[in-house]
Amino acid sequence: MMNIETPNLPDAEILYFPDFFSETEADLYSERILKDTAWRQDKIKIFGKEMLQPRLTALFAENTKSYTYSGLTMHPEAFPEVLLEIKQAVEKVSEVRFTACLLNLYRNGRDSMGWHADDEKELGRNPEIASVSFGAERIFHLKHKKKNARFKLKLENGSLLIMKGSTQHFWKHQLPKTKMEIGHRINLTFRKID
Ligand SMILES: O=C(O)CCC(=O)C(=O)O
Ligand SMILES: [Fe+2]
Repeated sequence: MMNIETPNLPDAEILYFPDFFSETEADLYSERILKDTAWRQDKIKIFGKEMLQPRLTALFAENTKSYTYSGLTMHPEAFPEVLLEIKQAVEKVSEVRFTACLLNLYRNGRDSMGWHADDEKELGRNPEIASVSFGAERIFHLKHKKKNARFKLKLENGSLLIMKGSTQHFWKHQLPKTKMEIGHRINLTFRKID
């Protein structure tokens, strides 16, 4: 039986599968994705100042529709075999079929992602987002937009985190920097983009 944790948070629906993939599977996937992906580092504007994103990314999708987030428009490439394999495994526990996957590569503890909600209108109302983690463990933070509620979750190698229901409407999340000397982490977020 697969382990599953369901943190009981107000206005959120979150499922966490700590060992969705075995360590062996996770290490193999991680290596393949790391070397076969054309990673890019885009510029973003923060308070009018141009900066490089503090991580590398890549976007894959079933169609060629562009995807805009944080003022950055990305044009997807076709899904490679390895991502289709992972997508299929994830869709056995998700309620939706995903059309796109955003990859994030956090090279070390200095790479990060700031507070945001995945609430772009292309994702529709109450989007389901499935997030797979490979490599170094990082702490994922959630905070309620209106209530005084916060939650932290360690995202382990081979784990799957599903956020659905009203989660994006009521909560923000981030992946903060850490001072720990750690290696890279690859994150895959599967989305349904209309
Ligand atoms: O790296 C993570 O776990 C978070 C990624 C994320 O929030 C996103 O891609 O929208
Ligand atoms: Fe996100």
